Amino acid sequence: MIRTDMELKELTNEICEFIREQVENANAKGAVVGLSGGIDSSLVAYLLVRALGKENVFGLIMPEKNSNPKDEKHGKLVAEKLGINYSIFDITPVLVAFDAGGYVLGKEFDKRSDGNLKPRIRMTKLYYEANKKNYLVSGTSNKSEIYMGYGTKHGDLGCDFLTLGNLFKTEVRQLSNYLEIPREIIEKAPSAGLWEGQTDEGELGITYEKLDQILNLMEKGKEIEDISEFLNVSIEKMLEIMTRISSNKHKSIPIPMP
Ligand SMILES: Nc1ncnc2c1ncn2[C@@H]1O[C@H](COP(=O)(O)OP(=O)(O)OC[C@H]2O[C@@H]([n+]3cccc(C(=O)O)c3)[C@H](O)[C@@H]2O)[C@@H](O)[C@H]1O
Ligand SMILES: Nc1ncnc2c1ncn2[C@@H]1O[C@H](COP(=O)(O)OP(=O)(O)OP(=O)(O)O)[C@@H](O)[C@H]1O
Ligand SMILES: [Mg+2]
Repeated sequence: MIRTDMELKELTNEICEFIREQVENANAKGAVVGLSGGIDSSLVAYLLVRALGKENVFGLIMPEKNSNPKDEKHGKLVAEKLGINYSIFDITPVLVAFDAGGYVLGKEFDKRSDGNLKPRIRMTKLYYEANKKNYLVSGTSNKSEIYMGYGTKHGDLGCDFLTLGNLFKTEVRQLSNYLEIPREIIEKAPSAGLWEGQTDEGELGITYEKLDQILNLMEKGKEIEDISEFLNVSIEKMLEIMTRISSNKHKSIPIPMP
């Protein structure tokens, strides 16, 4: 999965071509993206600007009262480096209006329902801006997250196209290095920021480095037992990953109809 600079250049061109096609086919004028200050959304912003031009990309920075201020700083850094239009929209009052746990006095925070509410509120704001500007919404999920269902259904997974949908997280890092995204963003631990101390790797129980090796071999049709032995991962862990993949398939397929 390690790519040469030549391959990364080609990959950049392919993704930019894909973005232009999506926007043109929809007769849209540009794209909007939520800027979290993390690596995925930063890379998406860089690619959107390359594909569409800075005047056709809009960034939304949407912190809440418990967000790490560093993330907002990184979101601004990306928007300003790229020279795109952006706005800052604090979602705390919306969480309060939803009577969310942790945001309303006396109501305890529930990781699942209150955590997932945040990406769903952000998605609504992204579509509000997209409607106004005749833009499309670019999602930021990568292939590792999509396999694992590591994203909120109709939240951050709610979008018009997935710019990074064909890249494993480790490839996102390679491409981000190649496109010279600021180091402090690349080196930050990936986090959905849904609660204090949350990290992707902590919640998934595996590093992206290892996960991507597993997923890559699975895509190549290797047997579970062989992957387990080759990568020195227990059969239990392999089964846990397989179960997670199958129980989250509903997030990335068309909605069932009778
Ligand atoms: N088999 C099935 N067929 C059809 N629909 C099914 C279903 N099973 C559940 N559902 C539906 O899906 C819902 C559960 O899915 P969902 O609401 O997404 O919730 P869930 O999968 O429980 O949680 C989302 C996960 O993604 C992580 N996340 C979220 C957002 C951003 C990021 C990030 O990396 O930035 C990570 C988050 O930390 C958490 O681990 C259920 O309430 C139900 O409505
Ligand atoms: N505070 C925020 N402001 C704007 N958008 C946000 C915010 N938090 C999350 N998002 C949106 O939700 C997406 C999913 O978050 P995720 O954490 O997977 O990606 P990331 O933050 O870009 O990268 P990383 O994996 O490094 O944390 C983000 O890419 C971004 O588009
Ligand atoms: Mg993040």
